[in-house]
Amino acid sequence: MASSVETLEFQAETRQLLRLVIHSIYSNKDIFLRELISNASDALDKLRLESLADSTVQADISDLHIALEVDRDARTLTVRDNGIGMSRDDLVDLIGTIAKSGTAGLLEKIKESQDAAAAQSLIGQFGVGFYSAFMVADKVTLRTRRAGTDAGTRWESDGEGTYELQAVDGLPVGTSVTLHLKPVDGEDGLADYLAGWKIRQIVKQYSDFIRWPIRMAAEQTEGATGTENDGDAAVETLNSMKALWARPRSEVTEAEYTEFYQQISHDWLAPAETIHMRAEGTFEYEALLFVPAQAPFDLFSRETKRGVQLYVKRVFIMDDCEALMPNYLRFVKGVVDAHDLSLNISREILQHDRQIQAVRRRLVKKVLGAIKTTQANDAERYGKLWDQFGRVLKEGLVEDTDNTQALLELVSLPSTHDAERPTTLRAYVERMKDGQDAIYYLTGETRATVENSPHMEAFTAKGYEVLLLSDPIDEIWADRIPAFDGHRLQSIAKGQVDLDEPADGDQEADSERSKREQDFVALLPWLTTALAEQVKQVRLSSRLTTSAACIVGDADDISPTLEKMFRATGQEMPPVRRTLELNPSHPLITGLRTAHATDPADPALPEIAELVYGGALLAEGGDLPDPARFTRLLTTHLTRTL
Ligand SMILES: Nc1ncnc2c1ncn2[C@@H]1O[C@H](COP(=O)(O)OP(=O)(O)OP(=O)(O)O)[C@@H](O)[C@H]1O
Repeated sequence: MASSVETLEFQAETRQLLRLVIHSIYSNKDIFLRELISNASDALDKLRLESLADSTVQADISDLHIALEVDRDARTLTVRDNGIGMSRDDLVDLIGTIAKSGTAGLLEKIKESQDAAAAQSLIGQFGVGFYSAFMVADKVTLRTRRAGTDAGTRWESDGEGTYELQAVDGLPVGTSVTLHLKPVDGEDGLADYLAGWKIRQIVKQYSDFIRWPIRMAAEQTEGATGTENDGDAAVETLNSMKALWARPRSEVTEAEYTEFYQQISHDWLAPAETIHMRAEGTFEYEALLFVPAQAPFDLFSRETKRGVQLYVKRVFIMDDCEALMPNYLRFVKGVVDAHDLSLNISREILQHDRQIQAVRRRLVKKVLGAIKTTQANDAERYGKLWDQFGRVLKEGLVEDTDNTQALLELVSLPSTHDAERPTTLRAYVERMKDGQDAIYYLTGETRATVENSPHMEAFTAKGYEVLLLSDPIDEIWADRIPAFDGHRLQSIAKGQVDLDEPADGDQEADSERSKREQDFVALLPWLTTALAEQVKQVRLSSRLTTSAACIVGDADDISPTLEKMFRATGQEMPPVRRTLELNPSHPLITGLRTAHATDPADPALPEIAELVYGGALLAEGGDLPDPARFTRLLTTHLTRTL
């Protein structure tokens, strides 16, 4: 005789939550299967643990698995496990009630929030788990028997306010959840959840690394591979179960890491770096990260995705989890599996989660540490890595003030020391000349313009090493980083540079300088006025040996390349007037001085001044404001000399 059916009411909060779930706060309905598989997997874990810990629990743990069963005629999909199961009381407590503290308040907030995305993100904080079944089913039947007991229970509900309970005999240990599926409705995001391909796709996407086999009867017509014969019907295992990150490092081979990396990154090369770690304590997680050997083609595109995949206990949650990786490490691929997050956690919540921020800090340190180790041990491999990712890593010098020091140790920069090989800042410092108090650098648009710029002349003549920076990002970080290892970073195109600084009391040098100043006492103010629109000052230079003139900025002026970059992005910029420096021993400059002394009103003089300024601008790789005028003046004055 069948036992009696009891009808119970859902707790008030559960009713509210169900209503929210049914009225589709989730646009992605596919996740119901992820939730049910995750519950089944937890139940299998629990049974195994319990039977290992307590030998009186007589449970068969020889073939723990999850089975997905489709009944086309009845339009049902069943998720079955042979895990721990639930007693009648468990069902009332766990499924009929939400025991989580703060639920009522949270539901209140969700109700108040008009915006679906905000509601989804709020609800993601504690997850909907089992109730998500009601997104795709208008009735759910759950049959379960707790391991170690004989009593089975049937639970059934349409999610509307009440549920039925009935004692049932003869159930196997474990739980089956049968979904009486709603009709397919593409517009409402309801796919055909009876279709084998759809089920396979969802399992592959979200549950591939679940540690227990997820089985389904193979469809003869689809010629499934990887099947095994289970009695009459062929059975297919849908998930790979290969969550490498969950295994101890010592048990994973290099080839397995490579295969896994290739699977998640769609790269065909082996990774350059593999970082595998496990954190225990209050917030447990495992991370398996890779630095690719080759930069993706879209590394600098605005649409580049960044971040690693996030899993919660082997269940896939999201791709490109930007909360876990800063922008400048966007090339890092891999997986982070955090144990204590809700399956429905949203991107917004993750961004502000303190524990996630702590995980991110730790991951960044690990990645930089791995790169540092390669730098120390294998110069060639490091060189290749820097070639691929150096430009992005330099963005970290602007973005990530916590790791400035670590990043400064990593940077590898072209310098006048070696035309072929770049240098680290540390190696530069070790080579610094006695008495040199700054690390010199020059920025520009290309290496050639930087190398040939007039600013370099005195430094080359005196044998001072100069870093040649021609990446756009160099303009920004070099300006912001004040020093490395106690040595100032100094642009040689900014401020006063005097490599011949006379020692205190060097009277000979002092008097030579003041004589020179005296010689130009009339020309300099006149030139400053003649070129007032272009420059703020004209002065004598000590950085030139062969060129007639160069243009320099003040310490806090932005560089011309940066000015150009800002304009290119459409930003309004007031023109930056810099200082024109003249080489006092150049014949053009001494000639100009003589001509000015002879006839200060000569109309040719302002034109020569303009040519001197234009020439200096061209020499540093700059753009003339009016190239046609410059060429006309040049032609006129050249013609006169012939
Ligand atoms: N297949 C199952 N076998 C045994 N117990 C289950 C099963 N499914 C659900 N339960 C029990 O019901 C409880 C509630 O499930 P539900 O999916 O609503 O939330 P959860 O899994 O605890 O939380 P979340 O989904 O946010 O991780 C579970 O904690 C578990 O104890």
